[in-house]
Amino acid sequence: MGGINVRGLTKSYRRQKVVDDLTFDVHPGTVTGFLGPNGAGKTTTMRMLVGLVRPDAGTALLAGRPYSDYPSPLRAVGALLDPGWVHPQRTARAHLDWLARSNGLPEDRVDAVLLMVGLSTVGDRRFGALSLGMRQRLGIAAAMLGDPEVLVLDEPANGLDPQGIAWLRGLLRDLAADGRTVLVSSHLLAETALLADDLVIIGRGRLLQQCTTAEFTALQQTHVLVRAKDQERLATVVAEAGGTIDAAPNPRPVDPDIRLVRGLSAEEIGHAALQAGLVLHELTPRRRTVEEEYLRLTADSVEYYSRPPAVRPEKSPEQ
Ligand SMILES: Nc1ncnc2c1ncn2[C@@H]1O[C@H](COP(=O)(O)OP(=O)(O)OP(=O)(O)O)[C@@H](O)[C@H]1O
Repeated sequence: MGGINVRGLTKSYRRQKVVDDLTFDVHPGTVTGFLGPNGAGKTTTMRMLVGLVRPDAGTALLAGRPYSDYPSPLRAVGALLDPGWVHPQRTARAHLDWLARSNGLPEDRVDAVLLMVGLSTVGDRRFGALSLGMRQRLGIAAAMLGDPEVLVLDEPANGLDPQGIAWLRGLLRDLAADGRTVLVSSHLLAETALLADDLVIIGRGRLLQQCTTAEFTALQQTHVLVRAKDQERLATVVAEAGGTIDAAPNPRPVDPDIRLVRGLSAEEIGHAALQAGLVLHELTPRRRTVEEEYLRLTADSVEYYSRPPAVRPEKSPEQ
């Protein structure tokens, strides 16, 4: 069995579960985005995948075996976890040479991976003189050194400029097109939705959702913003027509007459209101954006925020 198969992975620190009975699959030939707010447990999970953290319970198979079963793991699994400490005086090339030698990998891989990540011309620059984006590329080069079938990359887009992110997207797509398994963590949905085929979304160490990016995008819910002075009548009209009024806080707190209605189209609400003689002052269909859907999904998992996530201003007409 290829890919990554995670079953019941669990880890506690100081009796607090930071990864809690996590089960998911990452398929070969796809890029899978591993999403969750800060502190959700993404890094801890990835560290367990590659044997840097010992799970309290559960298993993780990479291309059919636990990481520890590989005699030469870099040939099977490439990982980018924290930027990795490199001596600041050591050049990018010397760092990769050392990694190749100490892991019994052919030294011609060094030039190949430097070329792959666009660092050929700065291979002789000292690590201390590399920009954050270049260090990130060097980390990806190191992950690719053993030409692995499985890639586990923790926040690889960190520190990359927009061109760098576009490059990363192309690289990951190419690696997946070769049939490799690519797991990429991020806390940014928009960035991940652009490069991932599948999504695994976690919060407080638990699986919130596993689906394709296309399925997640299709989850956008339609609702209708309705403004009416007579809120009681509005509630009756909506209920009788088979809709519901969203219990969520008023999307425009300054306007007490606004409600979000689900389950009915703007036309149906307008028609029902006319029949009941109810005057409406506004009727605006709107979609929850994918970003809003992600914020809603992860809202209970956010560790720290000083106030509830802001509801974006309404856009009219429909976005
Ligand atoms: N070695 C450790 N000792 C104690 N607590 C830890 C340790 N490593 C992680 N944690 C805690 O586990 C939780 C999950 O951390 P983790 O770094 O896995 O989350 P994350 O999803 O990668 O977050 P971020 O997006 O901020 O990097 C956090 O509350 C963190 O403080």
